[in-house]
Amino acid sequence: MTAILSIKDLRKSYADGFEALKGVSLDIREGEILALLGPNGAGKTTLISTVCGITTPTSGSVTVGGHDTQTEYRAARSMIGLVPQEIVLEPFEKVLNTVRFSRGLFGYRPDNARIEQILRKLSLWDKRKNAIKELSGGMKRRVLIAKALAHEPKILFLDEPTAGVDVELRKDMWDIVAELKQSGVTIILTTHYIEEAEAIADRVGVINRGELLLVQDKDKLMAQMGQKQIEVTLTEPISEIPASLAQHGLTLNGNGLTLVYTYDTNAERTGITKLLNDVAQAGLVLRDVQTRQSSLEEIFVTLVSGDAA
Ligand SMILES: Nc1ncnc2c1ncn2[C@@H]1O[C@H](COP(=O)(O)OP(=O)(O)OP(=O)(O)O)[C@@H](O)[C@H]1O
Repeated sequence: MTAILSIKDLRKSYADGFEALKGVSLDIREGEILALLGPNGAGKTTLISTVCGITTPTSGSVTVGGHDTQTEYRAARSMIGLVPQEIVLEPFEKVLNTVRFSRGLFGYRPDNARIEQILRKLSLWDKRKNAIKELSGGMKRRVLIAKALAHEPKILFLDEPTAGVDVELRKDMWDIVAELKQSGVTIILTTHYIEEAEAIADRVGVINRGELLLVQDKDKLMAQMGQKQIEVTLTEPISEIPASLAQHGLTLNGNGLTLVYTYDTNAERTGITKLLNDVAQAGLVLRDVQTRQSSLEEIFVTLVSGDAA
Protein backbone atom coordinates (compact mmCIF):
# COMPACT_ATOMS: atom_id res chain seq x y z
CA MET A 1 0.00 0.00 0.00
CA THR A 2 1.28 3.47 -0.85
CA ALA A 3 0.33 5.77 2.00
CA ILE A 4 0.07 9.33 0.77
CA LEU A 5 -0.82 10.49 4.25
CA SER A 6 0.53 8.90 7.38
CA ILE A 7 -0.67 9.90 10.85
CA LYS A 8 1.25 8.48 13.80
CA ASP A 9 0.09 8.58 17.41
CA LEU A 10 -1.32 12.08 17.03
CA ARG A 11 -2.35 13.79 20.26
CA LYS A 12 -3.87 17.18 20.80
CA SER A 13 -4.61 18.81 24.14
CA TYR A 14 -6.13 22.28 23.98
CA ALA A 15 -4.94 25.12 26.23
CA ASP A 16 -7.67 24.32 28.77
CA GLY A 17 -6.21 20.82 29.14
CA PHE A 18 -8.93 19.07 27.13
CA GLU A 19 -7.52 16.11 25.22
CA ALA A 20 -9.30 16.18 21.85
CA LEU A 21 -7.07 13.58 20.14
CA LYS A 22 -5.78 10.64 22.14
CA GLY A 23 -3.18 9.01 19.93
CA VAL A 24 -4.67 8.65 16.46
CA SER A 25 -2.74 6.57 13.91
CA LEU A 26 -3.95 6.17 10.35
CA ASP A 27 -2.48 5.55 6.90
CA ILE A 28 -4.39 6.85 3.90
CA ARG A 29 -3.89 5.21 0.52
CA GLU A 30 -3.29 7.29 -2.53
CA GLY A 31 -6.51 7.78 -4.48
CA GLU A 32 -8.93 6.48 -1.88
CA ILE A 33 -11.98 8.14 -0.35
CA LEU A 34 -12.07 7.83 3.41
CA ALA A 35 -15.15 8.91 5.33
CA LEU A 36 -14.65 9.80 8.98
CA LEU A 37 -17.80 9.30 11.00
CA GLY A 38 -18.26 10.48 14.53
CA PRO A 39 -20.73 12.27 16.80
CA ASN A 40 -20.46 15.99 17.64
CA GLY A 41 -17.27 16.80 19.47
CA ALA A 42 -15.59 13.49 18.54
CA GLY A 43 -12.45 15.23 17.30
CA LYS A 44 -12.97 15.13 13.51
CA THR A 45 -12.30 18.82 12.92
CA THR A 46 -9.37 18.77 15.35
CA LEU A 47 -7.87 15.86 13.42
CA ILE A 48 -8.24 17.62 10.08
CA SER A 49 -6.98 20.96 11.44
CA THR A 50 -3.95 19.28 12.98
CA VAL A 51 -3.12 17.41 9.79
CA CYS A 52 -3.49 20.64 7.79
CA GLY A 53 -1.23 22.56 10.19
CA ILE A 54 -3.93 24.94 11.43
CA THR A 55 -3.68 23.43 14.90
CA THR A 56 -0.34 22.34 16.39
CA PRO A 57 -0.24 18.78 17.66
CA THR A 58 0.80 18.15 21.26
CA SER A 59 2.71 15.07 20.11
CA GLY A 60 2.85 12.58 17.25
CA SER A 61 3.64 13.14 13.60
CA VAL A 62 2.00 13.52 10.21
CA THR A 63 3.64 13.05 6.83
CA VAL A 64 2.09 14.05 3.53
CA GLY A 65 3.74 12.54 0.46
CA GLY A 66 6.72 11.85 2.70
CA HIS A 67 6.95 15.46 3.98
CA ASP A 68 6.64 16.01 7.72
CA THR A 69 3.92 18.61 8.40
CA GLN A 70 5.99 20.24 11.13
CA THR A 71 9.54 20.24 9.76
CA GLU A 72 8.58 20.57 6.07
CA TYR A 73 5.36 22.48 6.49
CA ARG A 74 5.22 24.27 3.12
CA ALA A 75 5.93 21.17 1.04
CA ALA A 76 3.37 19.14 3.00
CA ARG A 77 0.72 21.84 3.05
CA SER A 78 0.94 22.58 -0.68
CA MET A 79 -0.22 19.00 -1.35
CA ILE A 80 -3.37 19.53 0.73
CA GLY A 81 -6.64 21.25 -0.11
CA LEU A 82 -8.99 22.00 2.76
CA VAL A 83 -12.70 22.71 2.53
CA PRO A 84 -13.58 23.93 6.01
CA GLN A 85 -16.86 23.35 7.78
CA GLU A 86 -17.57 27.02 8.26
CA ILE A 87 -17.96 29.45 5.39
CA VAL A 88 -15.02 31.82 5.66
CA LEU A 89 -15.07 34.08 2.63
CA GLU A 90 -14.59 37.77 1.97
CA PRO A 91 -18.17 38.97 1.18
CA PHE A 92 -17.24 41.83 -1.18
CA GLU A 93 -14.66 39.90 -3.19
CA LYS A 94 -15.56 38.49 -6.62
CA VAL A 95 -15.73 34.72 -7.05
CA LEU A 96 -12.95 34.64 -9.66
CA ASN A 97 -10.54 36.72 -7.58
CA THR A 98 -11.23 34.68 -4.47
CA VAL A 99 -10.23 31.47 -6.23
CA ARG A 100 -7.24 33.03 -8.04
CA PHE A 101 -5.96 34.44 -4.78
CA SER A 102 -6.01 31.00 -3.15
CA ARG A 103 -3.79 29.62 -5.89
CA GLY A 104 -1.32 32.48 -5.40
CA LEU A 105 -1.16 31.81 -1.66
CA PHE A 106 0.60 28.55 -2.33
CA GLY A 107 3.16 30.16 -4.59
CA TYR A 108 1.62 28.81 -7.80
CA ARG A 109 1.76 30.91 -10.95
CA PRO A 110 -1.57 32.27 -12.20
CA ASP A 111 -3.26 29.78 -14.52
CA ASN A 112 -6.49 31.15 -15.99
CA ALA A 113 -7.29 27.97 -17.90
CA ARG A 114 -7.03 25.91 -14.74
CA ILE A 115 -9.19 28.32 -12.72
CA GLU A 116 -11.80 28.35 -15.49
CA GLN A 117 -11.84 24.55 -15.54
CA ILE A 118 -12.41 24.41 -11.77
CA LEU A 119 -15.15 27.04 -11.84
CA ARG A 120 -16.91 25.30 -14.72
CA LYS A 121 -16.73 21.94 -12.97
CA LEU A 122 -18.37 23.49 -9.92
CA SER A 123 -21.02 25.34 -11.99
CA LEU A 124 -19.60 28.68 -10.85
CA TRP A 125 -18.32 30.03 -14.15
CA ASP A 126 -21.44 32.09 -14.78
CA LYS A 127 -21.09 33.60 -11.31
CA ARG A 128 -17.40 34.41 -11.58
CA LYS A 129 -17.99 38.17 -11.62
CA ASN A 130 -20.44 38.12 -8.73
CA ALA A 131 -19.42 39.19 -5.25
CA ILE A 132 -19.48 36.38 -2.67
CA LYS A 133 -22.29 38.11 -0.77
CA GLU A 134 -24.54 37.74 -3.82
CA LEU A 135 -24.29 33.94 -3.75
CA SER A 136 -26.58 31.42 -2.09
CA GLY A 137 -25.25 29.28 0.76
CA GLY A 138 -24.82 26.29 -1.56
CA MET A 139 -22.84 28.35 -4.07
CA LYS A 140 -20.60 29.64 -1.28
CA ARG A 141 -19.85 26.04 -0.41
CA ARG A 142 -18.88 25.44 -4.03
CA VAL A 143 -16.54 28.44 -3.84
CA LEU A 144 -14.88 26.87 -0.80
CA ILE A 145 -14.25 23.74 -2.86
CA ALA A 146 -12.95 25.79 -5.80
CA LYS A 147 -10.56 27.60 -3.46
CA ALA A 148 -9.31 24.32 -2.06
CA LEU A 149 -8.71 22.95 -5.56
CA ALA A 150 -7.02 26.06 -6.94
CA HIS A 151 -3.49 24.86 -6.16
CA GLU A 152 -4.08 21.34 -7.54
CA PRO A 153 -3.83 19.44 -4.25
CA LYS A 154 -3.18 15.70 -4.14
CA ILE A 155 -5.25 15.32 -0.98
CA LEU A 156 -8.55 17.03 -0.34
CA PHE A 157 -10.12 17.34 3.09
CA LEU A 158 -13.83 18.04 3.18
CA ASP A 159 -15.10 18.85 6.65
CA GLU A 160 -18.81 18.08 6.59
CA PRO A 161 -19.27 19.21 2.99
CA THR A 162 -22.96 18.45 2.92
CA ALA A 163 -24.05 19.78 6.31
CA GLY A 164 -27.13 21.88 5.73
CA VAL A 165 -27.16 21.58 1.94
CA ASP A 166 -30.19 20.49 -0.03
CA VAL A 167 -30.57 17.06 -1.61
CA GLU A 168 -29.63 18.26 -5.10
CA LEU A 169 -26.42 19.94 -3.98
CA ARG A 170 -25.53 16.92 -1.90
CA LYS A 171 -25.85 14.76 -5.02
CA ASP A 172 -23.69 17.27 -6.95
CA MET A 173 -21.07 17.13 -4.19
CA TRP A 174 -20.96 13.36 -4.44
CA ASP A 175 -20.47 13.63 -8.21
CA ILE A 176 -17.69 16.16 -7.75
CA VAL A 177 -15.98 13.91 -5.21
CA ALA A 178 -16.28 10.92 -7.59
CA GLU A 179 -14.77 12.98 -10.43
CA LEU A 180 -11.89 14.13 -8.25
CA LYS A 181 -11.19 10.56 -7.27
CA GLN A 182 -11.12 9.66 -10.98
CA SER A 183 -8.45 12.28 -11.48
CA GLY A 184 -6.35 10.68 -8.74
CA VAL A 185 -7.11 12.98 -5.81
CA THR A 186 -7.21 11.35 -2.36
CA ILE A 187 -10.23 12.48 -0.37
CA ILE A 188 -10.92 12.51 3.34
CA LEU A 189 -14.33 13.72 4.36
CA THR A 190 -16.08 13.99 7.67
CA THR A 191 -19.78 13.44 7.85
CA HIS A 192 -22.69 12.79 10.15
CA TYR A 193 -24.58 11.12 7.33
CA ILE A 194 -24.03 7.41 7.36
CA GLU A 195 -25.69 7.00 3.97
CA GLU A 196 -23.12 9.43 2.60
CA ALA A 197 -20.30 7.20 3.79
CA GLU A 198 -22.12 4.23 2.31
CA ALA A 199 -22.55 5.96 -1.03
CA ILE A 200 -19.10 7.31 -1.74
CA ALA A 201 -16.40 6.04 0.63
CA ASP A 202 -13.88 3.28 -0.05
CA ARG A 203 -13.09 3.07 3.66
CA VAL A 204 -14.90 4.22 6.74
CA GLY A 205 -13.29 5.37 9.98
CA VAL A 206 -15.24 5.86 13.19
CA ILE A 207 -13.90 8.39 15.68
CA ASN A 208 -15.24 9.05 19.16
CA ARG A 209 -13.90 11.01 22.11
CA GLY A 210 -10.58 11.55 20.38
CA GLU A 211 -9.99 7.91 19.49
CA LEU A 212 -10.22 6.09 16.21
CA LEU A 213 -12.41 3.12 17.02
CA LEU A 214 -12.42 1.43 13.63
CA VAL A 215 -11.14 1.84 10.09
CA GLN A 216 -12.46 -0.66 7.61
CA ASP A 217 -13.18 -1.17 3.93
CA LYS A 218 -16.73 -0.12 3.32
CA ASP A 219 -17.46 -3.32 1.41
CA LYS A 220 -16.50 -5.35 4.47
CA LEU A 221 -18.81 -3.23 6.59
CA MET A 222 -21.54 -3.74 4.03
CA ALA A 223 -20.92 -7.49 4.23
CA GLN A 224 -21.44 -7.19 7.97
CA MET A 225 -24.70 -5.45 7.18
CA GLY A 226 -25.71 -8.54 5.25
CA GLN A 227 -25.58 -10.46 8.48
CA LYS A 228 -28.68 -11.22 10.38
CA GLN A 229 -29.26 -12.68 13.77
CA ILE A 230 -31.93 -15.03 14.92
CA GLU A 231 -32.75 -14.98 18.61
CA VAL A 232 -34.30 -18.11 20.02
CA THR A 233 -35.90 -17.55 23.42
CA LEU A 234 -36.36 -20.67 25.56
CA THR A 235 -39.06 -21.43 28.13
CA GLU A 236 -36.45 -22.56 30.67
CA PRO A 237 -32.97 -21.09 31.13
CA ILE A 238 -29.93 -23.25 30.42
CA SER A 239 -26.50 -22.93 32.01
CA GLU A 240 -24.56 -23.85 28.87
CA ILE A 241 -25.09 -24.55 25.19
CA PRO A 242 -25.65 -28.31 24.64
CA ALA A 243 -22.69 -30.01 22.90
CA SER A 244 -24.99 -31.17 20.08
CA LEU A 245 -25.46 -27.49 19.08
CA ALA A 246 -21.74 -26.62 19.06
CA GLN A 247 -21.50 -26.57 15.24
CA HIS A 248 -23.92 -23.61 15.01
CA GLY A 249 -21.59 -21.15 16.76
CA LEU A 250 -24.33 -19.90 19.09
CA THR A 251 -24.00 -17.46 21.94
CA LEU A 252 -26.09 -17.63 25.08
CA ASN A 253 -27.63 -14.36 26.30
CA GLY A 254 -30.32 -13.09 28.62
CA ASN A 255 -29.52 -15.17 31.73
CA GLY A 256 -29.43 -18.37 29.75
CA LEU A 257 -32.80 -17.82 28.09
CA THR A 258 -31.77 -16.68 24.61
CA LEU A 259 -29.67 -18.43 21.99
CA VAL A 260 -28.30 -16.10 19.31
CA TYR A 261 -27.41 -17.42 15.87
CA THR A 262 -25.70 -15.21 13.28
CA TYR A 263 -26.11 -15.98 9.59
CA ASP A 264 -25.44 -14.41 6.25
CA THR A 265 -28.55 -13.38 4.36
CA ASN A 266 -26.59 -13.56 1.10
CA ALA A 267 -25.55 -17.18 1.65
CA GLU A 268 -27.29 -19.93 -0.32
CA ARG A 269 -28.17 -21.79 2.87
CA THR A 270 -28.80 -19.93 6.08
CA GLY A 271 -28.76 -23.04 8.28
CA ILE A 272 -31.92 -21.98 10.11
CA THR A 273 -33.89 -25.17 9.47
CA LYS A 274 -31.09 -27.36 10.77
CA LEU A 275 -30.59 -25.09 13.76
CA LEU A 276 -34.25 -25.24 14.79
CA ASN A 277 -34.30 -29.00 14.26
CA ASP A 278 -31.19 -29.47 16.40
CA VAL A 279 -32.60 -27.19 19.10
CA ALA A 280 -35.72 -29.37 19.27
CA GLN A 281 -33.59 -32.55 19.23
CA ALA A 282 -31.62 -31.19 22.19
CA GLY A 283 -34.92 -31.15 24.11
CA LEU A 284 -35.14 -27.36 24.35
CA VAL A 285 -38.58 -25.76 24.22
CA LEU A 286 -39.03 -22.45 22.41
CA ARG A 287 -40.98 -19.48 23.69
CA ASP A 288 -40.22 -17.10 20.86
CA VAL A 289 -38.10 -16.61 17.74
CA GLN A 290 -37.01 -13.21 16.43
CA THR A 291 -34.72 -12.03 13.66
CA ARG A 292 -32.81 -8.80 13.43
CA GLN A 293 -30.55 -7.20 10.85
CA SER A 294 -27.50 -5.08 11.69
CA SER A 295 -26.92 -1.90 9.70
CA LEU A 296 -23.89 0.34 9.37
CA GLU A 297 -25.78 2.80 11.52
CA GLU A 298 -26.17 0.18 14.22
CA ILE A 299 -22.52 -0.78 14.01
CA PHE A 300 -21.70 2.90 14.40
CA VAL A 301 -24.07 3.45 17.32
CA THR A 302 -22.87 0.28 19.07
CA LEU A 303 -19.23 1.30 18.68
CA VAL A 304 -19.80 4.83 19.88
CA SER A 305 -22.08 3.97 22.80
CA GLY A 306 -19.87 1.03 23.85
CA ASP A 307 -17.01 3.48 23.96
CA ALA A 308 -18.95 5.86 26.20
CA ALA A 309 -19.59 3.19 28.82
N1 LIG B 1 -9.97 25.66 20.68
C1 LIG B 1 -10.46 24.74 21.51
N2 LIG B 1 -10.24 24.81 22.86
C2 LIG B 1 -10.71 23.86 23.69
N3 LIG B 1 -11.44 22.78 23.29
C3 LIG B 1 -11.69 22.67 21.97
C4 LIG B 1 -11.23 23.64 21.02
N4 LIG B 1 -11.64 23.25 19.79
C5 LIG B 1 -12.34 22.09 19.97
N5 LIG B 1 -12.37 21.75 21.27
C6 LIG B 1 -13.02 20.57 21.87
O1 LIG B 1 -12.44 19.40 21.30
C7 LIG B 1 -13.46 18.41 21.09
C8 LIG B 1 -13.44 17.98 19.63
O2 LIG B 1 -13.93 19.04 18.82
P1 LIG B 1 -14.00 18.93 17.25
O3 LIG B 1 -14.48 20.24 16.71
O4 LIG B 1 -12.72 18.39 16.74
O5 LIG B 1 -15.13 17.81 17.06
P2 LIG B 1 -15.92 17.32 15.75
O6 LIG B 1 -15.85 15.83 15.77
O7 LIG B 1 -15.40 18.04 14.56
O8 LIG B 1 -17.40 17.78 16.10
P3 LIG B 1 -18.62 18.29 15.16
O9 LIG B 1 -19.15 17.07 14.50
O10 LIG B 1 -19.54 18.86 16.16
O11 LIG B 1 -18.04 19.28 14.21
C9 LIG B 1 -14.77 19.03 21.53
O12 LIG B 1 -15.04 18.60 22.85
C10 LIG B 1 -14.49 20.52 21.52
O13 LIG B 1 -15.26 21.19 22.49
